[in-house]
Amino acid sequence: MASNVPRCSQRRLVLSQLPPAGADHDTHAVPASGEQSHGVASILDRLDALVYVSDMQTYELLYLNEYGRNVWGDYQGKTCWQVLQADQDGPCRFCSNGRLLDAQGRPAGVHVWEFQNTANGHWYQCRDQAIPWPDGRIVRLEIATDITARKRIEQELHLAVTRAEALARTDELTGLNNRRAFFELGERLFPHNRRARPMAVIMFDIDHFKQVNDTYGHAIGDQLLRSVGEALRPLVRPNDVLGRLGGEEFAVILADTTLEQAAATAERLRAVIEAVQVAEGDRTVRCTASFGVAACNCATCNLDAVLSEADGALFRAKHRGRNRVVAGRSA
Ligand SMILES: Nc1nc2c(ncn2[C@@H]2O[C@H](COP(=O)(O)OP(=O)(O)OP(=O)(O)O)[C@@H](O)[C@H]2O)c(=O)[nH]1
Repeated sequence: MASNVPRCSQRRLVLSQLPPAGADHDTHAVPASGEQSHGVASILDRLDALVYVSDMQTYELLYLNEYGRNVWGDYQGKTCWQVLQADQDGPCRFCSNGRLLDAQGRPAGVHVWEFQNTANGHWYQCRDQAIPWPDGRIVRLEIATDITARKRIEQELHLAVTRAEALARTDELTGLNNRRAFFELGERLFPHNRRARPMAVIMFDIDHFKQVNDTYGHAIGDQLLRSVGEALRPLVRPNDVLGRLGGEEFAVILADTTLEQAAATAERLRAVIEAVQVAEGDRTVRCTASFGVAACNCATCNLDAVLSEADGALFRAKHRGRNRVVAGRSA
């Protein structure tokens, strides 16, 4: 970047040039005594934090404390992006210089941010500000502390919370949405007060499941439910909501789907469930399911009303002999 400021290598930081606190950039700093400058150097070099100063136009590093020199190496005659970051062939895309000055080009206060260093992968909390330099320039000062350990704990905590939330919404046996997640997602999907669009619900229930448990045992019953869940998952679209409502009862909410389309989907689900097999010794355990389908096409109808209609249709499917699809009304 072009600059009319002389190269900083000609005027690398001399600690006695550090501007006194509160110095205005239009005034000249009062040079510190040799003893004072040694003291300041000592303090800066003993800090458990990176401290650096760079030219805001040329990006040249004017000062790097001992912490910085130990981690990033020699800085003399180099830019901040060459020393402090990896694989940069120019000023960093994430450089905060633009935030350090106000519209009039005056120091705008301290900008605090967190950043993962591209050279060593550590996380830092950076406190950046523009400060006046004794020669009248405004330069960038950054003080950065390593927060990698805290960041790791935060990330682990975030992961644990995400996992716990997912578990609280997942049916343990089948991995499908549990009842709570099904209703939460369903309420979001339903077109309350929104543009009317067709929505359909399929409710289904494994037939004579008590007999399966009684004949083959609860563990085989569980395995059959797991296998049904696995077989169903690929059949629903990403926007649909498939869940196990409890026991051997399942439901799917189908977005943008008419009653006829939902009935056809239910027929596909029925055939897939009929084909599920679980081996028990030399026997093969199979099951069928009964389906009730309902749909709505208005902005005011709600999930409960359509589920109740689908439940009525499911009841009729059971009574008409099971292993079949019965379509209810389209509201
Ligand atoms: N293995 C297993 N069985 C379950 C689970 N949840 C519920 N059940 C059983 O599912 C059976 C449901 O029986 P019913 O409600 O009488 O229904 P059904 O025998 O399927 O008969 P229809 O629905 O009328 O065809 C009961 O025996 C429950 O104990 C589960 O998670 N695992």
